Amino acid sequence: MSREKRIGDVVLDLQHISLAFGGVKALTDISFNVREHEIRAIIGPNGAGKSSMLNVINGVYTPQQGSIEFQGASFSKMNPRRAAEMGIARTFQNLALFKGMSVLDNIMTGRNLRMKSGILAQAFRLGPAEREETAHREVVENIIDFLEIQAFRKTPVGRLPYGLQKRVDLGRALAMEPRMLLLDEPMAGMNVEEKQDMCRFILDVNDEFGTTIVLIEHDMGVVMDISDRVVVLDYGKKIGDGEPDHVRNNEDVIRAYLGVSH
Ligand SMILES: Nc1ncnc2c1ncn2[C@@H]1O[C@H](COP(=O)(O)OP(=O)(O)OP(=O)(O)O)[C@@H](O)[C@H]1O
Repeated sequence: MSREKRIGDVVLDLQHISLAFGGVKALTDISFNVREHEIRAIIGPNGAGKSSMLNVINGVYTPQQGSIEFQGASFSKMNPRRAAEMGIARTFQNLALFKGMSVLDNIMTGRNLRMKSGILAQAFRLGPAEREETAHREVVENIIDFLEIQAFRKTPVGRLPYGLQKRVDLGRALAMEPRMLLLDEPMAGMNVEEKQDMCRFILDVNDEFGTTIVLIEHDMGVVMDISDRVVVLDYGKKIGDGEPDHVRNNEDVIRAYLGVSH
């Protein structure tokens, strides 16, 4: 089946979002939507408002104006816990991993929200807690296989090269079995080979699990290759929105990127 046919209805709809920090307008009247199974990119020069937009989607920031609709439910504000419960997971620009803990344990932290038994029962591995732990372990082991990091299961994350740490961070987010995955510069700081690997994993997550993906990326080439649609921000305003070819030829977008090394 072609990509076009798999893409479904709108799952996330942002309308007239404005966000300011004191006098700094981070986002001004931004509207766009995300369709089910889509890979949707948010691009723009430094300080354009990309991270702020992601933080609005998962409820870290509350916009002063605008509305958010996720799977038909409308919010004037989200909060991170509710976003996670509704199936929105994210990775971070600066990795949010426990460097001294193993790959396996780090990915296991992504299961927290789904664990029913209390922390004490888990600690002592009592009855149902033990069965639950086994089930969660199975999900995590599958993710480790999927991301091809079996060889590092027991390695403390801090000892891995940066590209692999980013992959573990993706694994932690996948462990939530999210409907929507927000990726904040998943390829930043990577070499060419690591970028290619990460692109492949993003496409595989999208294809095999059907996960909807919203990603921020600086590397225009990467974005144009893997995205279904792209939103372009500049100085907190939306200056372009559409399929990669359409956006690439948009004069405002070309102007915003001229002289900027990306
Ligand atoms: N917590 C905050 N407090 C004050 N100002 C902020 C905060 N977060 C972001 N801003 C400001 O909002 C604007 C947009 O920043 P944001 O980080 O969203 O841009 P970005 O496109 O993600 O940039 P980059 O590509 O550099 O990460 C900037 O002017 C920034 O300084």
